[in-house]
Amino acid sequence: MPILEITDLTKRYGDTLAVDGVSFSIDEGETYGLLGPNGAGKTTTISMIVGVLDRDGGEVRLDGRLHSVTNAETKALIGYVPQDLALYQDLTARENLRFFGRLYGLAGAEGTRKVGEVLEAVGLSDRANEQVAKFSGGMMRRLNIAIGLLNKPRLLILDEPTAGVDPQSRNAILNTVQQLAGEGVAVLYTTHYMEEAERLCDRVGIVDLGRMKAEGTRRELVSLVGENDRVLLKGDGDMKQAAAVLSGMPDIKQVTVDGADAELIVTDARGTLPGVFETLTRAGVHVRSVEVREPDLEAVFLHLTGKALRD
Ligand SMILES: Nc1ncnc2c1ncn2[C@@H]1O[C@H](COP(=O)(O)OP(=O)(O)OP(=O)(O)O)[C@@H](O)[C@H]1O
Repeated sequence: MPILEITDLTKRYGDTLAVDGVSFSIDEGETYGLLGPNGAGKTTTISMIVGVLDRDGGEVRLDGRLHSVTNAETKALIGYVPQDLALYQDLTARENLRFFGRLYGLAGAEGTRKVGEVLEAVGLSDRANEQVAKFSGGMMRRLNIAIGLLNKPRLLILDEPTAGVDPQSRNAILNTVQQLAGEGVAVLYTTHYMEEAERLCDRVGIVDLGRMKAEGTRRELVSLVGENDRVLLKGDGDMKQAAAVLSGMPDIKQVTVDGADAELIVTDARGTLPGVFETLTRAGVHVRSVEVREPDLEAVFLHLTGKALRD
C-alpha cells in the first residue's frame, strides 16, 4: 500500500517547466531515490509534496488521502528535512528538539521521551547537551533529521541530507535511514551520491529537465538501458582457444583475450558464470581469478541524461 502517491505534478516558473507531469509512489518501508542533475526539479517536486510550494497541476495523496497544506491529517504523516539547516545555534541539541517538539504539541514526559528517542536515532545522545554552534556540519544535519522525526512520520523526505558532511556523520545518516525504513517508514531521498542511492534505495527515479526519464530497481534500470555486465577473468592455459568456445555461448556478446586475461561482455553475469567455468575447465583452463562488474546507476544515469550526476 503506497504511503505517498503523486500524479502528474507540475510547476511552471515563467517559461520554465520546472516539474513536468511527474508521477511516482512510495510504499511503506520503501526507500525511493530521486536522482537528477542540478536544476532537474527535485527540490521543486519535494516542495510541492510537502506543501511549501503551490503546484500548478497534479495530485498528492498520503496514505490514500488527498493532501494539501490545509489538511492537518495528511501533513502530520510527513517528516521533512530540507537542504538548509533550521537550527538555533545558541541552544543545545536537546533544547532545539524541545522547542520544535512543542510546535508539534510534544511536551512533558512524552516530549522528553520523544526527544531522547530521536537523539538516539541519529546517534547524538552523547552530545545532546552541547550548544549547536559547536557542532560539525554533519552533526547539525543529523540534528535537522532528528527534528524531522519528532512527529513520528510515516513518510520521511530528505533533500540531499549528506551534502558536504564528514564521513562519520554520513555513515550515521545512512544507518538512520536504513533503520527507519526497516521500521516501516517510507523514505523519499535525493542525493548527488550514486553509491548512496545504490546502498539505500529500493527504487530510483531519474529526473531531468522536470521530467521522469525512468524509474525502477537498479536491475530494472540497468536492463532498460541495455547496459551489459563485464566479467574479467585470469586463467592458466590456452585462453585463446577457450575464448573461441566462449564466444559461441548464447549470453556472451563479446570476448577479448590478452595473454592470461579475458574480458567477457555478458547480459547476466551471475547466470552465465557457471557455464563459463564449465567451458573453461573443459578447455583445460584453470581460472585464477574472476571479477564481475555490473553496470551501476552512474552508467544508467549517464545513458539517460547524458550528464554525470555530480558536476
Ligand atoms: N523560485 C524560482 N524561480 C524561478 N525558477 C526557479 C525557482 N526555483 C527553481 N527554479 C528553476 O526550476 C528548475 C528546477 O529547480 P530545482 O531547484 O527544483 O532543481 P533540483 O533538481 O532540486 O536541483 P539541485 O540538484 O541543484 O538542487 C531549475 O531550472 C531552476 O532554475
